[in-house]
Formats: sequence, C-alpha cells, structure tokens
Amino acid sequence: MSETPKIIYTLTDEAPALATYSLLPIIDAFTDSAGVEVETRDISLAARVLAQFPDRLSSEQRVSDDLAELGQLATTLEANIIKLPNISASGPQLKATIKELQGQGYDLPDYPDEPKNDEEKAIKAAYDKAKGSAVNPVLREGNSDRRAPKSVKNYARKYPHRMGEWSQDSNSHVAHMSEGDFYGSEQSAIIESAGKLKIELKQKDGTTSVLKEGLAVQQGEVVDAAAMSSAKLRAFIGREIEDAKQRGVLFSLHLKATMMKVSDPIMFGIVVEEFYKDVLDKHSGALADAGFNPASGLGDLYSSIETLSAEQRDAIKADIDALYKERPSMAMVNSHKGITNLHVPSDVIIDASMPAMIRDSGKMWNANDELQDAKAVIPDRCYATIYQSVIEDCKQHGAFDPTTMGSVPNVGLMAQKAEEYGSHDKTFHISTDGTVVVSDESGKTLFSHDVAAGDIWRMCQTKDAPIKDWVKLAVNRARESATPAIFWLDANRAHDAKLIDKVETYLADHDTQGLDIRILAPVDAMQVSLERIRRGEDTISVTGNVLRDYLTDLFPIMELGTSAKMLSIVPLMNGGGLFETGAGGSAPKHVQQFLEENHLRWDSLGEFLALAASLEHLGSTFGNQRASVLARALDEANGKFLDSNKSPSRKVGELDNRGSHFYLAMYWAEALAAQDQDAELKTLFTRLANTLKEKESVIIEELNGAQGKAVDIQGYFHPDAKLASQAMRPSKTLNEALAMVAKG
Ligand SMILES: NC(=O)C1=CN([C@@H]2O[C@H](COP(=O)(O)OP(=O)(O)OC[C@H]3O[C@@H](n4cnc5c(N)ncnc54)[C@H](OP(=O)(O)O)[C@@H]3O)[C@@H](O)[C@H]2O)C=CC1
Ligand SMILES: O=C(O)CCC(=O)C(=O)O
Ligand SMILES: [Mg+2]
Repeated sequence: MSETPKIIYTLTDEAPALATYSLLPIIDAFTDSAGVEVETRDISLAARVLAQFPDRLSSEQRVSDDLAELGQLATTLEANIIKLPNISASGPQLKATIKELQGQGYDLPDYPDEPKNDEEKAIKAAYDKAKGSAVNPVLREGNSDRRAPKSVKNYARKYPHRMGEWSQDSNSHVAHMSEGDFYGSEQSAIIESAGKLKIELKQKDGTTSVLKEGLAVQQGEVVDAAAMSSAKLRAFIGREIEDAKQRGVLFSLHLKATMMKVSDPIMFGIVVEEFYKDVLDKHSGALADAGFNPASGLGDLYSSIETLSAEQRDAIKADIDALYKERPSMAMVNSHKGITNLHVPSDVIIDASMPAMIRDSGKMWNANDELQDAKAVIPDRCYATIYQSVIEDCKQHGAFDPTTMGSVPNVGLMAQKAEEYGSHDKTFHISTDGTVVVSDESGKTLFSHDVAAGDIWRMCQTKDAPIKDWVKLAVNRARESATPAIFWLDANRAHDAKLIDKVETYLADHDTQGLDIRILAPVDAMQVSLERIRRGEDTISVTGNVLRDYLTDLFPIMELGTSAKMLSIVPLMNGGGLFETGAGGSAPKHVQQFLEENHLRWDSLGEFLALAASLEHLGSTFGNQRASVLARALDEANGKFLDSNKSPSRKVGELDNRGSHFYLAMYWAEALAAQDQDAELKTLFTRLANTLKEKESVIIEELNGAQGKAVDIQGYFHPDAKLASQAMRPSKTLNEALAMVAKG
C-alpha cells in the first residue's frame, strides 16, 4: 500500500458542529502524534447551499462541493468517513439559512416558492439539492448496522435514565388511515431485464403528460409505486380532529417531512389546512397575497402576514385564537413561545418524537406546559401500526425497565438509495384527475393508479445488490452475536411480499444452521421483540429503510434514554467504512441552551465510538499499526468514560460537552500510557496523561466556570468559526497541554 488512506471527519450543523470545535483539536493532537491523517470536509447546510452558487460568490466566499466529493469517495475502498448528524432542511430552515448567509454578505438569490421563469426554476432546483435529506442518501453507499455496544448497555444498567410511568387508563393512541394511503395502494414488480421506465399521467381529457422518462432500472431490482388520496387524507384528518376533541386528548401529527422531503411536506400542509380550515377559508385572499404556504406550517403564516395591514393581521390572529377554543388542544413543541406541533414541519420528526412520547408515559406537552395523553396521527399504515403495538404493550405491562431490558439492534436496508430514500425524484403532487401509468420500453404497463388532483403519487426503487448485502449482514450479525434475527416484512404489502421472496432466496446462500432467523409482519415482529426485551433478551431487527430509521431511535431511547450512544456503522459495499455518530440528529434544542447559557449538553459518545471503529478499520484494512494502538486505547477510554459517568449533564454550571471531552482525552492518554505495543506513543502520552491528571481540577474549573452567560457566535447555520472555537475551548490549561503533545 503506497499511501495510508486518511480519516475524513465531517463538519455539520447545530449541536454536533459546536461539539466538533472542542473535540477535533483533541482528536488532532492524538492522531497527529501517531502519524494518522485526519482531514475535515464541510457538509453543513450552509456549505451545501453555498456550493450551489459559485458564480455569485467572490473567490474568498466560494466553497468546494465537499458532499459531491464524499459521495464519490464512499464508493471506493479507501473511504473512511466519520459522519456526524446534519440538518435535513425543511423549507423554513432552508429559507432561514439563505437569509442568514445574505446577511453575512453572500449574494444569494431568494428561494422562489413558485418559480415564474426558467431562471427562477434553475434557482429553485439548485436550492432543492440542499433541501431535505440530501446528505445521508448520498453517503450511505452501504447498509446500516446500528447497535448498543456491551459497555453502553452496562452503563444504562448502572446509571438508568428516567422512564415515565404508564397507566392502563392511558387514552393515548395512534390514529392511521384505513384506506386511500400508500399502504393500501402499493403495487410492486421485480425488473426482469435492465432498461428504462416511463412515468405518465393520462389525464381525463385524453391528454398525456410525461412525469419522468428514461428512468434506469437494473435486472432484479424491486420497484414499487403507491398513491395517497388527498381527499381521503382530508376526511381522515377531519374525523381525527373531532375524535381528539371528544376524547379530550392532545392532537399531534408525526411525519418525516425532512427525509421524505417531497411527500410528507404535502401531507403536513393538508393537516395544517384541515386544522385551521375555517380561518384559512375566511382569509384565503389575504393569505394568498401574503404568500402563505401551508406546507411550511403555521410559523410561515405568522411571518407572512407581517406584510399585511395591521387590521388584516389582527383579524387573522384573533380568528386563530378563537379557533383554538373550538378545536382539540394541540401538542406543543414549546408552550412558553406558543409553538405548536403544526408550526414548523421539521420540529416534530417521527423517529425522535414517537419514542419521546412513549418514554414520557405516552404523553405530550400541552399549552399549559403539562404532560397530557395524546392522539398521535400517523396517516400511512406502512409504519404507523408498530407504535400502537408499543403503546398497548406499555399500557398492559407498564414502562420498560432500563436496568433489566434486553436490546434490539438493527440491520437496515438503505444502500444505493433503497426504498423511500430514492423516491424524492419520483414523487409527484398530482395536478389533474387521471391515471398514473408506469411502463417499460416494450410498452408493458408495470403499474397503474387512478388519481385525483392533489393526490401524492410516489415510486421507489430497491436494487438487488443491496438486498443481497443486507441479508448477508443480517446473517453475520446473528452469527457474531448469537442472537435471533427477525426480518420485519409484511406479506400483505406488495413491496414487502417481493422482498420476502428475495430474502428467502438469498438466505439459502448462507450457512444458517443453528441460527434463529424469522420473517414476521412488523406488528408481530414488534410483539415478539417486546416480549423478549422484557425478559432481558436481545433480538436483531432486520428492516427496510424507514423502519431502520424509526427503530434505531425507538429502542435506544427506551433502552439508553438517547440514541446518541449507539454504535452506528455503514459497511460500504465497495469495502470502505462510513462511521456514523449515534443514531439521532443535530439536537437544535441544545443549541438554544448553549446560546442562552453557554452550556452544551450534547453527548459525544457516538463520536467516540465512531472514531474507535474508524481507527480500527484503518488498522485492520490497511495495516496501520499505530491506528490499531490508538483504537484499542480509545476503546478502553470509552469503557472508562461510561463507567465513570462523565457524560454531559443537562444543567448549567455542571460538566458539559467540553468537560466530557476533557475526560475522554485524559482516559485515552492514560490507556496509551499503559500500553506496551508502541514505546514512542507510550512516552508521549504518559506525559500528557500526567499533566491532565495533575491539572484536572483547574481544567474543570475553567470549563465549567465559563458557563452561565449568553454566547454570541454570530450565526446559527453559519457561525463565525473563530468565535465558536473560542467559546468551545475556554480552558487555557487544556489547550496548552494539547498543544504540547501536538508538538511532540
Ligand atoms: N444522521 C443524521 O444526519 C440525522 C439528522 N437529523 C436532523 O437533526 C435535526 C433534529 O432532529 P430531531 O428530530 O429534533 O432529533 P434529534 O435526535 O436531533 O433531537 C431530539 C432529542 O434527542 C436528544 N439527543 C439527540 N442526540 C443527542 C446527543 N448526541 N446528546 C444528547 N442528546 C441527544 C436530545 O434530547 P434532550 O433535548 O432531551 O437532551 C434532543 O433534543 C433535524 O434537522 C434532522 O433532519 C435527524 C436524524 C438523523
Ligand atoms: O436523513 C435524514 O433526514 C434522517 C436520517 C435519520 O434520521 C437516521 O438515519 O436515523
Ligand atoms: Mg433517525
């Protein structure tokens, strides 16, 4: 091997980006001294936006398209990427980013909601590349392997998190459609030979419009299409609003408007329109003039009506307040600020929001800042039913006990934009009544759906190689951990039925003797997994992409209190490694707290675990001995970090993210001082370990003493790097100790 590949550490958004200002200098000090190269690439929302408009920026302002570079790298053996969570931007977040960058002197155009000419269409298309889940599908060139390592499970048993109690009388429940949804309309096919597909809308008046053509498909690929009826969705929402009022429970909506960036904002908009129907109908003219877009939520209403006369504005606000008296109470995101569940499509994201509700006794926050039973509206039946199953289990058996419960690791299908991940460019908001037809080059019809104006139609693709790889990964994980594995697939769903055939075929290629591998419908799989978890037994969930997302927040949040502590590896299909940090997102609430009181409660354990796995990969794949030494020592340090409970506290003045990084550095240095495989590293890190131990109390005082006042880093999406670094590195003593080791 001529050159050892390097580790790429990603710069992202919000809390993990802040944490990086403190952690990266520590990582650099350790890896530099061992000759392991770590480079950064910026895939933050701001950088991705800026990369779209090089011609409008000065040479100093221009940024490279790092995401495109990493997307390419992810298809190679050399890939060794540590991926921190990033914002998958909703419309309002994208617009806020553009505004912030414009304010910093970047000549960016406004986002055109309804482009009027070709130039505006091009601008919208460029921005839309940075919108929604734009990073993960590009980098995830492999399937997902997420689990809680043994040390983490032991930590949760030793320091259990709080779980809200459950009552058998809880009125909380999940509401889903019973017809007219994606689940009920799905059609699926396996492609016999590679070719191109065409998607057309045959209108009632006899004309045909092409929605997409030249859509490449591979042999053996599973394709499917489904539609969501807007009329049936509206009727369902209307009934559920009434029902929530009757039952006296909070109304809440749980979607994935970020990852499902085309379909779910439309559904979100429909719910906003139904909930606020009377007001929106009464003021339709004024709201259209103001440019209000229901898909952007009620927050957009309040900001767009600022352009109206004071009289119009007050009338609309008064009518909204009056409407709240008629409607059921709404689940709140922030009751102090009056932010409801329907304010911003990215405030309540199902993977994190449903587990939080289950952890909090099945309740959500009401306008009086109290927890209350809630109706969780999850329109589509493909995935809604699993949550009802957990709710029923908790009502019957009470909350789960983190000190005794088993674990549900996940092997998830997601490579090469599998399933809904690849639907973004094949999802259409239907403009006129007609039939959507998908045909191949021979003219054969694969799918046909009757649709009405306003419906959502979407198509997904799942390539064969990722399915094979996923089955292999599941068998390997079952074997390595001697744990039963369940494929969560529903024979009554067209797509899943095709996957079941493939799974059965590919399982036959493996030695499965002695393994317990089952295929069960999601609700049954959930019940079996919950029964086992209550007995302290582990069960691997082997799922498609959406359930991967949902379950890898749900189980960690129940088992560990957070998904931040997950080991989250993506073995890339061409041999490289993508090491994700935890299974959660970029924790916007943590940034709010940081800005207000200079305390960052972000838990970087996910980064620590990912770094150890990345170093180990470098050592084992490319024979880099020093990387292996660093990896083993970091592994030990992680164990000690957990055992000593040095995770950040939630309270200002106590140990925060920066203090936890200090302890990691000290334990890592101690482990390197204790090893005997590399004498040079031993000497170097013995010095650092001694210094850090000696100065522990001064450093902690410097770190915790900096807290308690507001911080200004001049930007949210694109803060000033120097100010952010200063804020995140307030201990002169620690900085000097690290500089010493970096010099060697
Ligand atoms: N891999 C990725 O790139 C992902 C990105 N996202 C993006 O993240 C953003 C926020 O999404 P959201 O649904 O709010 O989910 P998050 O997981 O970011 O946050 C929900 C809550 O989880 C807890 N949490 C998550 N990570 C940590 C951590 N490392 N340390 C401590 N607590 C943690 C926090 O709870 P508490 O406040 O109680 O401390 C937090 O408020 C969105 O923009 C979304 O698109 C989401 C998921 C994955
Ligand atoms: O890509 C996204 O938007 C979210 C991804 C996510 O939540 C996950 O992978 O768990
Ligand atoms: Mg998720």
